[in-house]
Amino acid sequence: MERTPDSSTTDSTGSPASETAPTTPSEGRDEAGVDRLYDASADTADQRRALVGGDVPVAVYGLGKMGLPVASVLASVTGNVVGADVDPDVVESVNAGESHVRGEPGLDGLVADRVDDGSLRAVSDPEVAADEASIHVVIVPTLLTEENEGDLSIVDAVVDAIATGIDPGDAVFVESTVPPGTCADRIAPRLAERSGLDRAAFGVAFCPERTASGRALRDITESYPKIVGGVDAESTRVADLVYGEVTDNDVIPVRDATTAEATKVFGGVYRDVNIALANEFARYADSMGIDVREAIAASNTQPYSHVLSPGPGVGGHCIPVYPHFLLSEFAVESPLVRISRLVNDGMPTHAVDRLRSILRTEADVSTVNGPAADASAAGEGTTDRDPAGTGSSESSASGLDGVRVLVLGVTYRPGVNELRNSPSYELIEELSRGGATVDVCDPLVGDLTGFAATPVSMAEAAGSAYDAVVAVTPHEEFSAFDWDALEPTVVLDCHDAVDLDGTDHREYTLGRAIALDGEGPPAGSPDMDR
Ligand SMILES: NC(=O)C1=CN([C@@H]2O[C@H](COP(=O)(O)OP(=O)(O)OC[C@H]3O[C@@H](n4cnc5c(N)ncnc54)[C@H](O)[C@@H]3O)[C@@H](O)[C@H]2O)C=CC1
Ligand SMILES: CC(=O)N[C@@H]1[C@@H](OP(=O)(O)OP(=O)(O)OC[C@H]2O[C@@H](n3ccc(=O)[nH]c3=O)[C@H](O)[C@@H]2O)O[C@H](C(=O)O)[C@@H](O)[C@@H]1O
Repeated sequence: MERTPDSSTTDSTGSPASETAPTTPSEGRDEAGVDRLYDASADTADQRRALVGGDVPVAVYGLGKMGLPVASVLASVTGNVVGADVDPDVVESVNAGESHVRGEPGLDGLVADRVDDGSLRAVSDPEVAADEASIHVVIVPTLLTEENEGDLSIVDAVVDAIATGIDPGDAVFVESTVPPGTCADRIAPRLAERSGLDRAAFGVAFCPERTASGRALRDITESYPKIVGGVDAESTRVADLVYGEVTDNDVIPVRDATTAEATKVFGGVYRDVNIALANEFARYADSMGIDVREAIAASNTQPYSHVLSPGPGVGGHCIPVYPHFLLSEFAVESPLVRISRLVNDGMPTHAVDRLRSILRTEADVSTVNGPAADASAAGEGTTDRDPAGTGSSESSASGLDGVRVLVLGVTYRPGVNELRNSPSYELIEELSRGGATVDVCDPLVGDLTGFAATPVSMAEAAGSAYDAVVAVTPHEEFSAFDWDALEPTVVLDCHDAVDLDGTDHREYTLGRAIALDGEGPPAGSPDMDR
């Protein structure tokens, strides 16, 4: 299906990209003439030679935090990748040899090198990429609707674009996390129906991206075995062949695409449930007067204990999303998965309730000098406002009137500039609902106006005075925060990650009822599991 070059194939100066950006498929096709891989009769060695020889054009749809690293690695392997992204700024930056993704070791150089040597280029029209490629890698966002059902509209749009250019012998590898059954029951039929091709003419496989931001290149090329599962055996074989060239680790073909999809979703749901358990242990620890992280670290010294770390909630577009790919898609009673979501979603409110208790304790200690009020006074049991019994039985209309609070860090986890589903939104809203005046500081985020708080820089914050500081996301950058300049205050360090040794601040965390007067967390507290 030929297409005339469109405006999307122009570079940032507007001249046709072909004049400035790298050209498309390399010259001198392999003598076997292989340029597509979904063909059970082909010689695998010929196919491998064609793949690494640049004769099998690859398209990657989505050049975001994960897509750009994936496209760059595939460009190193195949020498022939066109990335498609609907964000023109992304396309422009990639074609300029720049990575718009921050905090990924090695990615800046890899993008520059691959664009420079012509093995990677970007276009803004996915149909242009679909027309050129015979391997199609889909790694665009999969989201949730307001009703917490899977929103695959972006994947559908990419699939429809691929359908305009797919040819017999092509293969589609889905890396976006999707509800189990999506490749077999939604994507493959949709491709056949919209392209007019026979279902058996092309391959579809689910090849989950089990990669974390901040270590993407390492995870893609070596950290873990690559799972692949096709809608048929030939799709699995082709995925095995391609990813066998991408990773130095093993490739594990599983029975089918649905198994591969379930593998990914189960891994994420396991993590959400495990974090919910850690969050509940934190509540027990507050009541027991122990440090939960010390107990968890000690428990995890046995090989079958892998308790994760408590925190102020679970954010990002992965872990809080994947459980709903089970809950909303399958008529299966699953109370553990459901209640774990409620527990984790209740943590921002629980953190604010803990702050109320701490401030009460501090007031009692500082005024009557009597026994500190029970710092674990956060309510117990379930109430209509607190269906999961997350201990947030306090009214949200009280307890913080006139209290000045600084929130440090709002992204969903340290080092990643991603706000989707971040617990800081609910936590800041709960503080404001309680009557607090909130300042917010996050050096990774350029625009903090989406929060019910006043944005401040680290320097402005350190020069102010607060009744409390809530450390939500412990970015590396906060090691430069001038705690000595800040008036001594109460610090609720939600991940127990802030080092206040030698300061006069009174540090608390979730899961440790006692204040540390600058003593820092007890020895042996684990780093948050990564
Ligand atoms: N972020 C992570 O840690 C991981 C994410 N994943 C999966 O990968 C998916 C993508 O994740 P990220 O790269 O972090 O998302 P992202 O939000 O950083 O990037 C998504 C990119 O897709 C582009 N896009 C949106 N609609 C498009 C379309 N119709 N055609 C082409 N491009 C389009 C956007 O402009 C953006 O550049 C996630 O939804 C998840 O399922 C898997 C493993 C790790
Ligand atoms: C099973 C698994 O470990 N999945 C990883 C996860 O990475 P992600 O970037 O979402 O970060 P994460 O470390 O899971 O954190 C998610 C959220 O959970 C919180 N969190 C995490 C670990 C913990 O012990 N306690 C805790 O409260 C974090 O603060 C964050 O708000 O999801 C990624 C994904 O699937 O997108 C996946 O590739 C990563 O390997």
